Amino acid sequence: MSTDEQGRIRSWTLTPSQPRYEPPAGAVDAHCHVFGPMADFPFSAKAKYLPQDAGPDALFALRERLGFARNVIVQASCHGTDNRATLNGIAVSSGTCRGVAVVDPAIGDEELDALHAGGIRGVRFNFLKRLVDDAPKDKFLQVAQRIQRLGWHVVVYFEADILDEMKPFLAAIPTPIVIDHMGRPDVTHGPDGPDMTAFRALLDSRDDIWTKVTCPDRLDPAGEPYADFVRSVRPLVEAYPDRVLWGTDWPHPNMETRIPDDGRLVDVIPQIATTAALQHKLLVANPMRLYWPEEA
Ligand SMILES: O=C(O)/C=C(\CC(=O)C(=O)O)C(=O)O
Repeated sequence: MSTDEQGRIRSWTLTPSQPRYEPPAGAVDAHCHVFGPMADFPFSAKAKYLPQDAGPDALFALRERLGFARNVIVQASCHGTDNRATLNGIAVSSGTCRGVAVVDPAIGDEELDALHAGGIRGVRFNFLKRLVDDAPKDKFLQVAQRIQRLGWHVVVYFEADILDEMKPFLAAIPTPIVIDHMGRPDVTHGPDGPDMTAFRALLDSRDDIWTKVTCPDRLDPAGEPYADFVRSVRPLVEAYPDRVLWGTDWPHPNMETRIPDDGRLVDVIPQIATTAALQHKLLVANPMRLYWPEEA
């Protein structure tokens, strides 16, 4: 773990390895964040972690090393509902980034329009108690209704233990839904374990629920080579090839005690998407449809 003199934490490696796997041309890292820089974009007073700066320059250097062409920047909880750091990352990317915002439910339509002009294509509803103070489902549903006119989707982050209680809420969302990190299943029980089975039932409940097959580092307690993650997630990619997304999750918030090697995370891709066709859907066609539909 690396903490600076201000107590700010670094949860990412400065020396990611070169992956052995080479992503297809135009590959999209569809789940990553930017932190600050704090001098320009201060963190929220309600932030549950205080990270070191991880701005667009560092993100683009990583993307170059890993062989990706585009990023989807997801607003992280440390920036609350102030999306300026995310918008800045998109603005300096020459069209190679789009984003997902976190908004105050009282946000006005003009502000939503401005987010759209700034490259935002979805809103994130975060239900992790260790990250946010409250998650008002009724207000979130109103937001979901109001973003429909923009063609956006909703990104939802929750853990497997509340999947059941999330079902009525998810069923009421009128836009496509993307579930972060598969709703954080216990992958140690394999593809037919209770969490993976329940998650597949959720995917079967609507054909516009997508998911990010991300975060072996968070989900597989055994660590590299993430064998339980691979055996649990590969069948999911094969069963729902048009509804899966992949991302690094850089700069890996809250992973300071188990910082992953981004190169090794990329090397998981061909193990969960085992053919060139599946890899192209996962890394190019699917994220382009959701985030750059005008080019897809
Ligand atoms: O980056 C992620 O997807 C996961 C996070 C952080 C997060 O979501 C946030 O801060 O908004 C986590 O599990 O701590």
